[in-house]
Formats: sequence, C-alpha cells, structure tokens
Amino acid sequence: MDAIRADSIVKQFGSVRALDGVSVEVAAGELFFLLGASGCGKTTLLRCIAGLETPTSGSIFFGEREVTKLPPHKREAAMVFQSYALWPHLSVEKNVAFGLEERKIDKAEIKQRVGEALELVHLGGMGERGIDQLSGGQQQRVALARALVVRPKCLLLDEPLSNLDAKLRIEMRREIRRIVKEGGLTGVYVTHDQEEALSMADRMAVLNKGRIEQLGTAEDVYRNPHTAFVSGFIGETNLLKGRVVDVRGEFAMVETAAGPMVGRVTKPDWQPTGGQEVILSVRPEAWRVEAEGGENGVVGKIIERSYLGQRIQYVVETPNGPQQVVELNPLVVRDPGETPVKLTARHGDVTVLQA
Ligand SMILES: Nc1ncnc2c1ncn2[C@@H]1O[C@H](COP(=O)(O)OP(=O)(O)OP(=O)(O)O)[C@@H](O)[C@H]1O
Repeated sequence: MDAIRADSIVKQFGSVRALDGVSVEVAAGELFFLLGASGCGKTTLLRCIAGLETPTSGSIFFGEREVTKLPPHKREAAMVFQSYALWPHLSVEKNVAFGLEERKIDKAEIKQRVGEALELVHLGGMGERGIDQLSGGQQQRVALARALVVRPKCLLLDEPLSNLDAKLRIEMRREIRRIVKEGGLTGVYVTHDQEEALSMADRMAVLNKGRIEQLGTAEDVYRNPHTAFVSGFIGETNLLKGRVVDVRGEFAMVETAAGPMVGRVTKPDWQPTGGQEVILSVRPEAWRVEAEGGENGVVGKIIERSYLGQRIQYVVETPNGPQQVVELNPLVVRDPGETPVKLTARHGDVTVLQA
C-alpha cells in the first residue's frame, strides 16, 4: 500500500475549471471517499490520481514517488468503473487474467494470481463460468478481481455499485471494504451516494464546484458540518436564517424569526460577530417535540406525520419555515392539527454556519 498525495491540483477543460486547487492526503491503507453532487469534479480527481487525466497544474505522489506524468500502468494503481467492461464471451478466469496476459507473465504465475484474486473476492471455484452465468453482484466481483490481479497498491473505484439493485449494493459495500482492508490496499472511492460514503469511509472529502469543502471522518463531517452545503449534502438538515446577537466561545446566540436560539460554531477558521447574518442547521433527529415550554426552540404546528414503526417523521410549520423532524422510538404519537408544539434542540446540536 502507498499513501496518495494530491497537491494543488487544477484541471481545466476548455473554459470549465473541473478542479480548482485541490489538495488531499490519503493515508496508506485508508479507504477514502470523494463525495459530491454531479459535476463537482470527483471523477476528474480520481482520473488524475489514476493517470487517465493529466492535471493542468499541481502534483500527485504515491508514497514518496511523484507520478503526475506517469502513465496508469506505471502507478501500481488499479481502477474499477461503474460499467464492469467484462468480456461476455470469455470465462471468469480469462476475464481476470486478461491484464496479466498483456503483461507477458508466465502461465503458472497467471494461474496462481488469478486464483488468489478470485479467492479474495469470494469467487473461488467459479473460474470456468461464463460471465453471462453470473449475477450482477458476481460480475462486480469479477471486475474487482481483474483490478486486484495486477497486485496494485492502490484501488481506485468510480461509482462501482451504481448498476446493482439496492440490496446487493448494501452487501457489496461491506465486501469492498473487506477487500480493500484484507488486500492491504489504499482505496479511493468516488460516489454521489452519501449513505455509501457514511457507511464505508475511513475519511471523506466533500467536493463542491471543483474544491474540497470539508474533509474528515464520517462522524465528524455529519456532526460538525462547516458549511450549509455540507450539512445539506451529508444527511438531511433544516436550515434556519438568523442574525447573531452574542458570541461566547464556541457558542453563538442567534435571533431567528421564531425567537433566539443558541448554537455551536463548527468551522475552525471562522468566528461570527454580533449583527452578522448566519444560518443555523438542525438535523431532523436533533429536534425534540414537546407539548409546550422547553428551551432553545421554536413553536409550530404539526402539518404532516408519517408513522414508520421505530420512528416517526413530522413536518412542523414554524415562523422559520417547515421543519423536518424525526423521532426515534417515540413514546407519544402526536396528531397533525391546530395544537401548537415546541421543537427544541440542545445547544450542541444546533450548528451556526456562515450565510
Ligand atoms: N473530458 C472532458 N471535457 C470537458 N469537460 C469535462 C471533461 N470531463 C469532465 N468535464 C467537466 O468537468 C466538470 C467535472 O466533471 P466530473 O466528471 O469530474 O464531475 P463528477 O463530480 O464526477 O460528476 P458525475 O457524478 O456526474 O460523474 C464537469 O463540469 C464536466 O462537464
């Protein structure tokens, strides 16, 4: 395994700046996610790491070795794509061996390496099968084995699960993580699916318009979003407008349309000042629904309710706009209607963000 470092990467396609000075370090053995909406530049960054694109400026290192201008096959990185690009008329074994035969490796070694790769993806004994005799999940495993057979140090994955149905996708999440860890690989994984990233990543970078907006562990990014974009992109959130009244350490008191609320400032290099317009972010599960009273909250009326067994979702109309609320293991099921409710949140669960 190799650490991967991208240093101030800019990639310009004509007038489009796909990457606008991206720097990121992926530790050896880490499974790292590049996450963001369509067009944010995540695939371009992965392709620069793979050697399929050359950055307009900036450098890429694998370990101590600069690889910015090296062709893909000299980087000891293998890539897995959304479309598996398997040869339908060849057997599993032949598909996996394809890359090695091109490299003129001798037959006995090819057989051994193919066997190892198939074992790692749990397809041992299926080498003779035709590709058309495999399920979608098994075909994805063949594509993984074909990447692993060249014994890469880094595995680069571009939306590898998009073609699978929901159940298989969840099963393969665990499998890909296992394969990266058991194979002793450094993994970089591109997806726009935040749940995939939250459930699999050691760390992730959220990209927006060619820049990294935030970088951290899943828990850190979810609990401490630095921007309104990140808080809305990773998980669900309610955004409330307000103006700062007072700042005490990491907490700020903010006047909103429904009264004052205290929240926590999460962006390390930013401190709000009195009078400044800000945005508060409150996760649906951070709101508690109370009959009345309660501190740090807003009064509203329940206008929608979905009962989902272990949780209830409400939409509550408030002077700050409709709030999405999720109550886990609810003790009381409340009816939509005229009776006002109070939504409250702990100070630490309200995030104060730059407007
Ligand atoms: N070869 C290319 N030529 C011109 N423009 C390109 C090329 N590749 C990417 N772009 C542009 O660069 C920007 C970033 O594209 P990229 O594919 O990296 O985004 P992405 O975040 O991976 O999106 P998606 O999830 O839709 O694949 C987009 O505006 C895209 O249109």
